[in-house]
Amino acid sequence: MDSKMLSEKPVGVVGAGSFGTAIANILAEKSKVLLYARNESVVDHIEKKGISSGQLLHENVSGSNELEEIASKCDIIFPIVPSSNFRSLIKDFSEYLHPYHILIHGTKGLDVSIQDETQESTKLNRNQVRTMSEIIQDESLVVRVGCLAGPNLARELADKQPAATVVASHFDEVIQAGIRLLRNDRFQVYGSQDLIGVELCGVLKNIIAIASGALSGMGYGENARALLISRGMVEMIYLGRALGGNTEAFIGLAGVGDLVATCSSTLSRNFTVGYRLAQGENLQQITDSMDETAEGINTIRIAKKLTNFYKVRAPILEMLHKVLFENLTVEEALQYLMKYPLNVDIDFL
Ligand SMILES: NC(=O)C1=CN([C@@H]2O[C@H](COP(=O)(O)OP(=O)(O)OC[C@H]3O[C@@H](n4cnc5c(N)ncnc54)[C@H](OP(=O)(O)O)[C@@H]3O)[C@@H](O)[C@H]2O)C=CC1
Ligand SMILES: O=C(CO)COP(=O)(O)O
Repeated sequence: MDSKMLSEKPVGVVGAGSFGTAIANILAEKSKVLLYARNESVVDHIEKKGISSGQLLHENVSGSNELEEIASKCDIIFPIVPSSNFRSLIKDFSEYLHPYHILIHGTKGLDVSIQDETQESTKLNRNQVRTMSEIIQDESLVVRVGCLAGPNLARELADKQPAATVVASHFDEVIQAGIRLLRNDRFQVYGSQDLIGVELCGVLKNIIAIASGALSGMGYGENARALLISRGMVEMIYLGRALGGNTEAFIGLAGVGDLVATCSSTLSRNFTVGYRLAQGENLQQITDSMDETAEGINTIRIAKKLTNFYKVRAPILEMLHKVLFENLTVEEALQYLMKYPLNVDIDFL
């Protein structure tokens, strides 16, 4: 099929936040797109004003408030909602989903399947923590799942700046569908078979992005950021491998690529959380005043328990956990990290 031709069936996007909207617009360059929002007034806004999450929509995008409509009209669907709502969304969606559907999610968070997980004493292991592709498989009949991850700050995509992403799946046809639907002259799409590794890259880099924002909030410069990014990547690799990912994913576009983008941009919500913490606000003040999702906060809680369980050394994560949840100051955390006894640079290959 000519890459400029419209696909016959519309493509579904579920979640009309910043990233869901940006992806809907990219998809709309080649296909009709049905963009699902749970709130009728948002769909009304999409239909009447052609705007979603502050982004002007391509003429090929229409709104829908019906999951049944999305499932019946679209074979390929991109669920892009925060991880905190992902399982309940897929549960609601599952009665309409069939094995012929392909789902490629864009969510960068984790789900915990036990009830009292927020308790400090609760232990977590890999079986109790699910990635979004695992949730789709747990809760629906869909087999062909994939994810979309990479340095994809929604605002930059919306501004039509050049970028690239990774579509990961165990199924080659899912990767090929992602490439066919998303790729255009300014958006490159790479494929990977390491679904779990690529999902974990998108999840774990948010931890380091919060730390990077904190360094900037303290007024520190690029030497400090480079130190954080490189040591942060080592922590991501250790934890990522303990959870089932391969090292290669972390040194690719979805790993170091997204890590650099998110750690360097004030457009990142996670970076912004760290910045504001370093400027003296507490976590409650920050989350109360943020409209959008900073997945890294919840990920830090979950990842800390996983590093305890798997005995993974992750000093940056440990210090961030203390800053977010135990009132350690950013300055104190930094002092601790600078005294941390390490002397081997690369010990993960
Ligand atoms: N923004 C970015 O630059 C990027 C974000 N991501 C990831 O994408 C995911 C979504 O983030 P983003 O798009 O920024 O979202 P936002 O933080 O902008 O907003 C969340 C959106 O999800 C919608 N939503 C929540 N629950 C449901 C549900 N059950 N059904 C339908 N819609 C729902 C909300 O709708 P409502 O208005 O009704 O609450 C809202 O539109 C996150 O995991 C994020 O990490 C990935 C790459 C880039
Ligand atoms: O994942 C992102 C860019 O790739 C977006 O990061 P934030 O969620 O921190 O805004």
